[in-house]
Amino acid sequence: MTEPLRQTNGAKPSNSNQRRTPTHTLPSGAQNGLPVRSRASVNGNGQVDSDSFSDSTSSTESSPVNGAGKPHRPAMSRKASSPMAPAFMVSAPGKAIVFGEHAVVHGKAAMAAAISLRSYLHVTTLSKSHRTVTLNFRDIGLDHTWNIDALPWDIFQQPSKKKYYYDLVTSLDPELVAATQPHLEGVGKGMSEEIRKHQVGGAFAFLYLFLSLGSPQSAGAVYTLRSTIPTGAGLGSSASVCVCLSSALLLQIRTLAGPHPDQPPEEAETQIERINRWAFVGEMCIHGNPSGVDNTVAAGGKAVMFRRVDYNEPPEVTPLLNFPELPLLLVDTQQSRSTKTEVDKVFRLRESHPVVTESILNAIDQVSTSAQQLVDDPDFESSPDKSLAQLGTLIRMNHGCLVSLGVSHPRLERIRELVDYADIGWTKLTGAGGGGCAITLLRPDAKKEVVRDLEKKFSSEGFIKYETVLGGDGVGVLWPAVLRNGSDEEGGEEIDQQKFENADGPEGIERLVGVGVHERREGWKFWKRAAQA
Ligand SMILES: Nc1ncnc2c1ncn2[C@@H]1O[C@H](COP(=O)(O)OP(=O)(O)O)[C@@H](O)[C@H]1O
Ligand SMILES: C[C@@](O)(CCOP(=O)(O)O)CC(=O)O
Repeated sequence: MTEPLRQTNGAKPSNSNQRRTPTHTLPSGAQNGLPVRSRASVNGNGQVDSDSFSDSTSSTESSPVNGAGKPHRPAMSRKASSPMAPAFMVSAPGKAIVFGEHAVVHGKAAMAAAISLRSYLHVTTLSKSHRTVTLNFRDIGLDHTWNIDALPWDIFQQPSKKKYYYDLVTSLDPELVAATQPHLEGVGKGMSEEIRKHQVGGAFAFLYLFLSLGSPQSAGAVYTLRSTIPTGAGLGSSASVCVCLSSALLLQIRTLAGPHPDQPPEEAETQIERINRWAFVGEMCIHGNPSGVDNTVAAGGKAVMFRRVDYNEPPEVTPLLNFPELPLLLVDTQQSRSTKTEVDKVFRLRESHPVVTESILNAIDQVSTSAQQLVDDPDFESSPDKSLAQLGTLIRMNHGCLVSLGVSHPRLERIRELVDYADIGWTKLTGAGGGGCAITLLRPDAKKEVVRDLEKKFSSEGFIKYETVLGGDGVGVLWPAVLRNGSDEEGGEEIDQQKFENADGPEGIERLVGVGVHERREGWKFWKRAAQA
């Protein structure tokens, strides 16, 4: 009963039905093409509460929650059956931590911004007779199918365990974790340990979220993910994946309103918060002990100050409205590492050297808050050279602290050394370290030819430079998965699973889905954070 149906480890599945995009009917009254049936909730037996299920054609509905984040429960009529959902897509950005990584896990402040590299998740709903869910995570070679009816719904639906879409979940339930484990046994079999870990982490996050948010009546579906964010490079790839999973599952159970252009910011904020809460649960599955900064930025986008003092409460998130356009170089060591391992290292250091470690973490906190004051200062723009030099000094100091916490790596130090020799800016590692990426803030007077020479050196030593813009949009939705971009295809260009799978590399993905560094096509909609904290 606990055996998965099959595992193909990246090979195409044999059942072609599961690959075909079904013929869709868009709910007739859906607002902006998006689902508005936003009050579904599942009772302890996994049944949909009939009084809380509104009709998809009621396009005038607004947010399903009140200001306090609690669901309204008006009496609603219920339709006998709902049409099959169309294929749709969601997307979420990676992030760069500008200041405060690691310290943020220990309750200190961090500054982070969305990057323009993103993950994209395509969801195809299967017809009623297909009782399977397939996770097709192309980048990490995961292609696994579970029989929905064989999943451990009993325990996830127990009244004492059952969580609702609006709940704040701050820890994983050990019994629920244990119940998922037999269903992960077949994942990554025969793969190298490193690949297996990537696959099991992603599959675990998916299963825990699917079992928490879905029900035994959930429709079969194929979830295909591709990302332009390098995996495990400190750019929040896991959080971006978790935000995609969370938003797709919440959309499928019709508990999100919008996004639509005239959505009040407070209502958009409620949806972002809901997505973010469940993305955090996914992050806990992958990392064990995340601060939540990555998923917060992946969900809401832009640039924020983040602090989580009490893990039982939502974090303090302050949008940085005047976040400057920084001249940054983002360079990947190509040295793989795991966030969990690096985070554990700092916990161990804190145990063995509590006083010194605490003072380093406090120093990082001071660096982050000083940086916040600097970018909030109205004079930042008026004397950019001075401001950038001050910010640069803080970057150098932050990196020094991270080195003393033991989370740098010789390859990261090599990047710093090359930049220092060229004397063109200030460098720090970004993310968990131990490999992954470094950011360099370029001096305003850095000569173009010197930067070009440096980039050549990077490439000759096996480093990769990424082009990215900081501070872009958070989670977005393309519902249905059709781009209205003036193509010849009637009604727009449909992105089906096959096209998505076959897109050639990051450029091919961005070209196909129309969201990325260079272009934006009609159809995608984004929840926009409220301007004030
Ligand atoms: N493109 C992807 N597709 C599927 N899962 C991914 C992808 N990128 C990352 N992940 C998941 O996230 C994990 C990496 O997380 P982590 O070590 O924190 O790296 P990062 O710093 O990039 O977030 C992987 O092991 C995998 O489970
Ligand atoms: C080290 C840390 O502060 C950031 C980790 O970022 P990433 O997983 O390397 O992208 C951990 C966290 O905030 O949960």
